[in-house]
Amino acid sequence: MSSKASNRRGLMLVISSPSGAGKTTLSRMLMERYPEIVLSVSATTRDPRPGEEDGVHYHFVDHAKFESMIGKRAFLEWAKVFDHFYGTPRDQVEEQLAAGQDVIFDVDWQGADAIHDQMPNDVVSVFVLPPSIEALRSRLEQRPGSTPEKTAHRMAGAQNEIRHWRRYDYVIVNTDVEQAFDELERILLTERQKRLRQLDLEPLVQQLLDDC
Ligand SMILES: Nc1ncnc2c1ncn2[C@@H]1O[C@H](COP(=O)(O)OP(=O)(O)OP(=O)(O)O)[C@@H](O)[C@H]1O
Ligand SMILES: Nc1nc2c(ncn2[C@@H]2O[C@H](COP(=O)(O)O)[C@@H](O)[C@H]2O)c(=O)[nH]1
Repeated sequence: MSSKASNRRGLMLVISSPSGAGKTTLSRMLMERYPEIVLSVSATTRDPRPGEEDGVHYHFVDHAKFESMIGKRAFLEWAKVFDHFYGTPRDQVEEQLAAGQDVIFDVDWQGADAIHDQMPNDVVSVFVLPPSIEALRSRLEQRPGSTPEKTAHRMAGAQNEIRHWRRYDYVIVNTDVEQAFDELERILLTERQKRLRQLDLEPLVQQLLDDC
């Protein structure tokens, strides 16, 4: 399948959901199928979960470092989510897009809004819904490192996140993960074909017109 292409501008695939609905799982499945896609690795002040690696899942930093990054304008956006700070690094994004690289952003609705405001033509936004609140709770309970308190805290924020679903270009209901992945893959492939992203169409069309 067509991948990183110098003749195509990359897209910013911004994925949000209530915590535990499965956006990280779906993002990772997409990157396994399309290894050329890169994940924007956020900085966060929260502690790593079991199995999470610094620099891979997040850049785990303390408050002082996070504040100094804000001061240096290192973030495209940052927000407080569930009592912790999260920020999307600004560096490299423009170069990646110009080089035809698609970038995934796993951010909450505040991050999605802020990224869209700054780069509206590059953003493709996807909201992932759970099939039910029971399913959401059960997914949070089963996640490594979960505690009843953490699950309750995340569940308390679900309503506020779900309320923003209408701001997104696409919505996926993640009932069966394979089916949800198929839907996400179709969105990616369709969006890659958008006229504005195909940078070599103008010369091709001009050539076709000249040769008519
Ligand atoms: N369709 C599904 N059916 C059952 N379990 C699922 C499904 N999709 C994801 N999960 C599981 O649900 C848990 C939460 O998924 P994940 O971490 O991807 O959620 P998230 O939306 O990224 O959460 P957060 O916002 O907190 O990062 C994981 O253990 C994952 O394996
Ligand atoms: N606005 C931003 N939100 C972010 C960023 N990185 C992650 N997130 C969101 O935070 C919550 C919680 O994530 P978790 O890994 O602690 O479960 C989730 O909604 C993420 O999408 C970011 O850089 N900016």
